[in-house]
Amino acid sequence: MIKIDNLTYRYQADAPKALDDISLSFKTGDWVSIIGHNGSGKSTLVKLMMGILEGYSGEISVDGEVLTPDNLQRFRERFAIVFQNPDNQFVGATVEDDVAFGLENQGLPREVMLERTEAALEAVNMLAYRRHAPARLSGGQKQRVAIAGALAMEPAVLILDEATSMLDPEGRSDMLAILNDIHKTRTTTLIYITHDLGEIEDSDYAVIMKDGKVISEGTIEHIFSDTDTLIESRLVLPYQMQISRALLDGGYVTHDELVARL
Ligand SMILES: Nc1ncnc2c1ncn2[C@@H]1O[C@H](COP(=O)(O)OP(=O)(O)OP(=O)(O)O)[C@@H](O)[C@H]1O
Repeated sequence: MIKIDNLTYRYQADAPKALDDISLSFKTGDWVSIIGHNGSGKSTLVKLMMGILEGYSGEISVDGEVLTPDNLQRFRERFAIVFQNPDNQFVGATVEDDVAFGLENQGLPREVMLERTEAALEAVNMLAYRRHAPARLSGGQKQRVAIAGALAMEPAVLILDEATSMLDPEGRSDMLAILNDIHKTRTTTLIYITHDLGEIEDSDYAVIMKDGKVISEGTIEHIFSDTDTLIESRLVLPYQMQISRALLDGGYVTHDELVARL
């Protein structure tokens, strides 16, 4: 379990709070989505969780171990992160070299490295591309390889920081399908950062952030039933929700009729 208690952070002493007294807990193995506009504090939250930023107040713990300056290195090893731009994440000449890169520093036997690399490429449907040059892949394929590189490290927590934001709709839905498979077959906790409420449907839990605060959290059913908070978040509502709101607001149907027809 990841537990965050009363976390507050400012980038500079005189800057406004980037995070303002946040308390959250995520169950091991859950797929958690963190949603919010630009500047709402999503990336700051995960950077703190991973022990990348210092100088916060509050407490961060994973599986009961509290993050302190003494265990920083071990703490970081529990996490892997995939960012939005796949082009900035490659170091290997081939897909498999790239996926194996992170493992090389761990002093693992060659067979274990190979096994993990293959399993990770298989998990993202990219084993057939193992000998390809990463630079020649499509954006969606590059992101899948980046996820394989992270998975090969067998992190307890995989963070995807707007990892689909540069992909076309097809690339996004492929990516979500792959994450769904990973979620079903591995115990890795997934933390999925996005601006898009349309991408959170498969999550177990979601957190909506605004101005450094959590304004809503809970199951997807809870998030979507809390329409006032969704509107306050200024996020674009999924298309189906926009239609049902227009029908209800226009007085064309009652809530019960809408539910019955749907
Ligand atoms: N390196 C930094 N130095 C100073 N302020 C920063 C820095 N990074 C972020 N901030 C500020 O902290 C606040 C939260 O930013 P953060 O990047 O966590 O938001 P976000 O929700 O991840 O945004 P985005 O969706 O644009 O990535 C914002 O006000 C931002 O301007």
